[in-house]
Amino acid sequence: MTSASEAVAAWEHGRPASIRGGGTRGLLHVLAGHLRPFGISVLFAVVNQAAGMAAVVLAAAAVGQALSGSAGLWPMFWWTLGLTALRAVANWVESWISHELSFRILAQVRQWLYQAFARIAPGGLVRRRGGDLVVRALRDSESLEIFYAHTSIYIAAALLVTPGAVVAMAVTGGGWAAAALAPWLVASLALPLGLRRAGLRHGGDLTRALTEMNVEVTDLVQGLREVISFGRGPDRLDRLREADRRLASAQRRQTLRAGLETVTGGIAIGGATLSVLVAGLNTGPATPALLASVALAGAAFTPITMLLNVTRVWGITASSADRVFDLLEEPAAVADTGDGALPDLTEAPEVEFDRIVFGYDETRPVLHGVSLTIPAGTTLALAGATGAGKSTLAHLLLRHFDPASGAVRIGGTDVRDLPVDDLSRLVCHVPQEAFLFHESLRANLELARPEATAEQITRACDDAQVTPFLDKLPGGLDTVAGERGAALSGGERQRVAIARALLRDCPVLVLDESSSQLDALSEREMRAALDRVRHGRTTLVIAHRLSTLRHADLVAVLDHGRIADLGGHAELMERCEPYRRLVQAQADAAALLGERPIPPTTKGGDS
Ligand SMILES: Nc1ncnc2c1ncn2[C@@H]1O[C@H](COP(=O)(O)OP(=O)(O)OP(=O)(O)O)[C@@H](O)[C@H]1O
Repeated sequence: MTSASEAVAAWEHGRPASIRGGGTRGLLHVLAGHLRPFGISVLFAVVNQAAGMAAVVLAAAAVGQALSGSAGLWPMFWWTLGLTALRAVANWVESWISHELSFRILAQVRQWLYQAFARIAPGGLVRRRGGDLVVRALRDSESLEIFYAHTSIYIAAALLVTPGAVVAMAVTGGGWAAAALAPWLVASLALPLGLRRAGLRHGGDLTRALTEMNVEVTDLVQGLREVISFGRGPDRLDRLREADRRLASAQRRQTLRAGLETVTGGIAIGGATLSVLVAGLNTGPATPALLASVALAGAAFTPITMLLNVTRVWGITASSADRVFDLLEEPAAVADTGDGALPDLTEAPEVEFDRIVFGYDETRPVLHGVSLTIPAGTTLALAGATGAGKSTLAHLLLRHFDPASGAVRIGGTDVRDLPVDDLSRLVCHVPQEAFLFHESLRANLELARPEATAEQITRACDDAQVTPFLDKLPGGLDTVAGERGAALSGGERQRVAIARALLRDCPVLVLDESSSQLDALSEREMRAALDRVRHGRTTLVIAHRLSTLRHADLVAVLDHGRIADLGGHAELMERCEPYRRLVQAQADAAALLGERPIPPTTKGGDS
C-alpha cells in the first residue's frame, strides 16, 4: 500500500498515486502529511472544550454553595473566570491553527487539481464536461475545508473529552451520575450513526444535483448564441427548471435528515440532565455537588454537539472528496516518463510516423498503420475527407495520445522518450480555433513567450499579419480580446495564434488550418502569415485550402485512416482520383466566395 508521503509526493510530481478506496481515505492520507498542526489543533480543542465544561461545573457548584450559604465563593469565582479566559484563548488558537491547516491543504489540493488537469489534458479531458471540472476545482475542493478545519479535529477531541466527562461525572457525582449520563451520550450518536448511509446518499445526491445545475448553466452560457438562433430558449429553460427541481429535492432531503439529527442531540441533552437530576435526588437531598453534576451532564455534550454539527454534512464532504480524489488519481493520457535529450532546437528536424495504429477506443481503430515522413524543413499537407483521421495524426505528433502500435519520431527520437515539457518546446500547435484569454492581446501573445521583448512581439505581429488589424483596434496591443477572443474575427484569432507560434519559435509546427472561407484580401494576408511561420520549420498542416495544398512540398491523402497517396499537388491531380474529388470540392466552395479557380495541374502561383 502506498504511504501517505509517497502518495503526496507522487501527486506533487503530477503523477497519480495508487490510493484507492474513495475520498475518505484520500482525506486521511493528506492529513497524515500535516500531523503536527493537526495535533496542536486537537490539543487546543481539548483544552477549549474541557475548560468550558469545567467552567460550567464550577459556576453551578458556586451557585449551589451560594444557595446553601457556604463560604469560599471567591476562589470559585476566580477559577471560573480563569477557565473562561483559557477557553476563549484556546478556542481562538484552535480556530486559527485549524483554519491555517485547512487553507494550506486546500491550496495544495487546488494545485494538485491543476496539475491533474494539465496531466490528463487534452486527451483525458474530452470526455469530461467543463462545468463538472469547475465544480470539482472550486466547490468540491472548498467542501474539504470543513473536514480539515472542523470534522477531523472534533472527532479526535470528542474521543478524548467525552470519556473524560464521564469520569469527571463519576468523581463529582458518583457512579450513579455517570451511569445516568452514559446512555444518553450513546443515544445522541445512535440516530446520526443509524442515518449514516442516508446521509452519504443525500450528500452524494446533493453534490450530483449541484454539479448538474452547474453544467447546465455553463453549457447554456457557452451555447447561448446557438440556443437563441435556433429558438431553443424555452427547451433549455425547461432543462434548467428540471435541474433546479432535482437540486431543491436533494436539498430538502438533506435538510430534513440533518434537522432530525439536530433534534436528537437536543433530546439527549435534556434527557441526560433530567436523568442525572432524578437519579441524584433519589440518592439523597439536593446539594451543590448535585447541581454541578446536572450542569456537567449538559456540558458533557459539548464535544458531541460540535461533532454532530459537522457530521450532519459529512455526506457532502465525502462525495466531494470522492470527486476530488477521483480526478487526482485519473491516469495521464500519456505517461510522462521519457528522459531523452532535447534535440537541437535551432535545426528543423525530420518528422516520421512509423506504422501508426490508433483508435480512441479499442473497438474502433481510426488509423490503420500510417507511415509518413516529413523531410526536415519541409511542409506536408494532409488532405482527406472529414473523419479520415487528419487531426488524429496531428494529435499523435503533439502527443495528446500515444499510438497503440508504431512510433512518432522527431529527428529520430521517439516522442515518448522526451519529457512532455521538452516536447512542447519542440512542437508548436496552431489550432483552428485558438483560445484567447479575456486579457489584452499582448498578454495573449506573451503566453507563448513571457520574456518576449517589445521588438519580438512587433516582429511576430508583422510576420503573422496581425499588425494590419491591430492598427484598427482602439487600444492596439492593449485591446482586450474578449471572452475566448470574441472581440476578434475567426481569421484574426488564427493570426494571433500564428504570432504566438512565431514567438514560441519551435522547429516543428502543427497547423490546423481554418476551414472557413475567407475573402480574397484576408486569404492573401493569411497566406503571407502561414508562409512566414512555415519558413525554416518542419510543418504538418491539416489543409482546408486549395492554396495550401498547392504550396505544400508534399501532400498526403488520408482515406479512412490509411495513406491513399503521397506526392506533390500536380502529380496527385494527375493520378489520384480521391484527391481530384477533394480539390474539386474545395474549388466549388471557394468559387461560392468568388475566388479564382485553381488550375488543376499547376503548383505555383498565388491565390
Ligand atoms: N476524442 C475523440 N473520441 C472518440 N472519437 C474521436 C475523437 N476525436 C475524433 N474521433 C473520431 O476519429 C475519427 C477521425 O477523426 P479526425 O478528427 O481525426 O478526422 P479529420 O480527418 O481531422 O476530420 P475533419 O476534417 O472533419 O476535422 C472520426 O471518426 C471521429 O469521429
